[in-house]
Amino acid sequence: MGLIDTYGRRINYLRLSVTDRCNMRCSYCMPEGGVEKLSHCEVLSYEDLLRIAREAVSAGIEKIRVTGGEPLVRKGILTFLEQLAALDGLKELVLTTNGLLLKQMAQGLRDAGVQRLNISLDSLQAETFSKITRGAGLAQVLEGIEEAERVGFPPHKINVVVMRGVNDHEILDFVKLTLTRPYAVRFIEYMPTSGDADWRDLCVPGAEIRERIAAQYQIEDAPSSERSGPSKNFRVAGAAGSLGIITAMTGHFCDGCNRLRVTASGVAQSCLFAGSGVDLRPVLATGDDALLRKELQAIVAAKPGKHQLTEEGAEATPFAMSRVGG
Ligand SMILES: Nc1nc2c(ncn2[C@@H]2O[C@H](COP(=O)(O)OP(=O)(O)OP(=O)(O)O)[C@@H](O)[C@H]2O)c(=O)[nH]1
Ligand SMILES: C[S@@+](CC[C@H](N)C(=O)[O-])C[C@H]1O[C@@H](n2cnc3c(N)ncnc32)[C@H](O)[C@@H]1O
Ligand code: SF4
Ligand code: SF4
Repeated sequence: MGLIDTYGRRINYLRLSVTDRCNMRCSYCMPEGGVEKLSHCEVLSYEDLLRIAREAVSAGIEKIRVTGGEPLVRKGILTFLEQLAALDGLKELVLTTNGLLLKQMAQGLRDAGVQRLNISLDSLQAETFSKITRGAGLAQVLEGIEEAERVGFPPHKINVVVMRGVNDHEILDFVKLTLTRPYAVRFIEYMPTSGDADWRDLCVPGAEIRERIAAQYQIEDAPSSERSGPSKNFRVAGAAGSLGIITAMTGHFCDGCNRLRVTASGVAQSCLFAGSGVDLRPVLATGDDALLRKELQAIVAAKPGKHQLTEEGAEATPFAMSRVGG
């Protein structure tokens, strides 16, 4: 039967955030001083996260993306991933990371059963990278990417949040990277998270990104895989890798939305921009997992049709992407 919402969309993809903590401070994701951290008792135990994942899978979820904050900073993550990978009925276990800890953890992730990695990489220039991430080193991430390839992960998806005047001059450098490497580079429209008044200036519309690429290269459409997210894919003719654009703001991929989110503190959100969600802790405390499954089904049933942010006069409600998990 699966999870079907009131708009007839099949929800088969869970984004599970395991921590709000991070070893970077990306300017587009959190304020310079960081966001107020959840206390240890607010963060769900792995046991509870696993109960949620198990019930979600038995209700119809087929793919779980583990995210954060930075998922690799949480202690015990590899054992947890191994337990997730063993869930009966789960077809895909994938993870989104900033790559800083990949060099030492890639083999462990592969062994735990993670099938694919999405890696955030917003600049190929050390100075710009460090400016965006407020101090993280590009070389360390690049080494991590190499190591993950070496241990046998399929070609990574590379996420680039495009910001006008910050890194948009590198769009063609990322395109060039795909000519010889098999990566799927995805350009993401900047989303307003901090309530910044100038987000419209920073956001480079997906259509413009595509035009800039098409002005230099001959491009052709590329297929999306099953259960994949909102990326619209294409490639430079003859390139080893592919390109994608995630029109998180201007696009209309809400019509095909297939996802549910659960934050590290146990809040289930039916939409990235939902603002608030449903606290699963009371139902977890009952110990009744059938009830937990029913709660997840009810949350899916109440999923909104789309976000309203591009409508005239709409204002973004500030939220920390690192809490929701992207
Ligand atoms: N507006 C919107 N943005 C999303 C949604 N899901 C992911 N994103 C954004 O898409 C970007 C890439 O996210 P990833 O974590 O790599 O996941 P994905 O591209 O959705 O996942 P796959 O297709 O499974 O590879 C991030 O900026 C996310 O915040 C969504 O449902 N709505
Ligand atoms: C919140 S991060 C969590 C996982 C991991 N720390 C990472 O950066 O890959 C998940 C995704 O959200 C994206 N993201 C965060 N803030 C964003 C924003 N304001 N606009 C667009 N994408 C954003 C990041 O680039 C990343 O690809
Ligand atoms: S985008 Fe990822 S790496 Fe950057 S601050 Fe947010 S959670 Fe951390
Ligand atoms: S904005 Fe909400 S409805 Fe639209 S794709 Fe994202 S999660 Fe789905």
